[in-house]
Amino acid sequence: MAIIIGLTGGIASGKSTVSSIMAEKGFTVIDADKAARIVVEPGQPALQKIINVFGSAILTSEGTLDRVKMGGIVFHDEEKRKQLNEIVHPSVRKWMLDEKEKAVEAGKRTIIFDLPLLFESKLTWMVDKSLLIYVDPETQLKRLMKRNSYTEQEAHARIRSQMPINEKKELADYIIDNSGSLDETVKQVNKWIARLRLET
Ligand SMILES: CC(C)(COP(=O)(O)OP(=O)(O)OC[C@H]1O[C@@H](n2cnc3c(N)ncnc32)[C@H](O)[C@@H]1O)[C@@H](O)C(=O)NCCC(=O)NCCS
Ligand SMILES: Nc1ncnc2c1ncn2[C@@H]1O[C@H](COP(=O)(O)OP(=O)(O)OP(=O)(O)O)[C@@H](O)[C@H]1O
Repeated sequence: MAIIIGLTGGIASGKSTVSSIMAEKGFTVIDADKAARIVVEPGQPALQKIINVFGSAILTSEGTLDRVKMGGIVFHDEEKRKQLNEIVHPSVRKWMLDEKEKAVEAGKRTIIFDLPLLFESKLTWMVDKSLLIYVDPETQLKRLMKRNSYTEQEAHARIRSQMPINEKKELADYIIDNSGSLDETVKQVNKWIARLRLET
């Protein structure tokens, strides 16, 4: 039997940073953000549904989804965000569960689902345990603005579209605090792996 860990957190909390450390340590990581890109590639049914709802102006000149334009819409309009989620999320879940099957068949024992919206989308049924990558809200805002060159307003719009990270703390089975240095985070990851080995 494989154990599935749902790695989650807020935007720019450090999920990719932690999941790449875990991948280096040999864990299989299945990434929902990656899935959300694959399932809207040209020719995929989800892209056609997006065009039906948002119009073909949502495409780039190459016919791919214009992510900047889409972000500009859905992070400022909850109704539009829900419409996009309803189109994309079922395909994301299917892609992730298919990847999990492949990993299980290949004999993988611990599989990490990198799922930013684990709690918002009530997806805890997909995982055995949840691991929150926490960052204090002030650091989250700073890192997001720096990484994406967003204004404070743009960064706030994205953060506001998610459950507050302090609320996620109440829901998670395990927490890694990534507010400090990368070294401190690596130490916590190592401790967490040791704990998981004892528990499973
Ligand atoms: C709106 C889109 C096109 C913007 O693309 P962009 O390249 O700028 O961002 P990217 O996909 O890399 O997402 C970055 C982060 O934004 C946050 N985020 C993305 N989508 C959402 C959403 N619907 N609700 C809340 N937060 C979101 C997550 O923390 C994610 O890690 C894209 O995020 C998207 O298609 N979102 C809908 C699918 C989705 O929910 N993806 C998240 C995981 S399933
Ligand atoms: N401990 C740390 N110290 C300093 N910077 C960090 C630390 N952890 C992550 N970062 C930086 O913060 C930013 C966000 O990290 P990362 O991309 O891993 O977050 P994420 O949760 O995967 O983001 P998203 O929700 O957008 O997918 C990146 O620019 C990363 O390099």
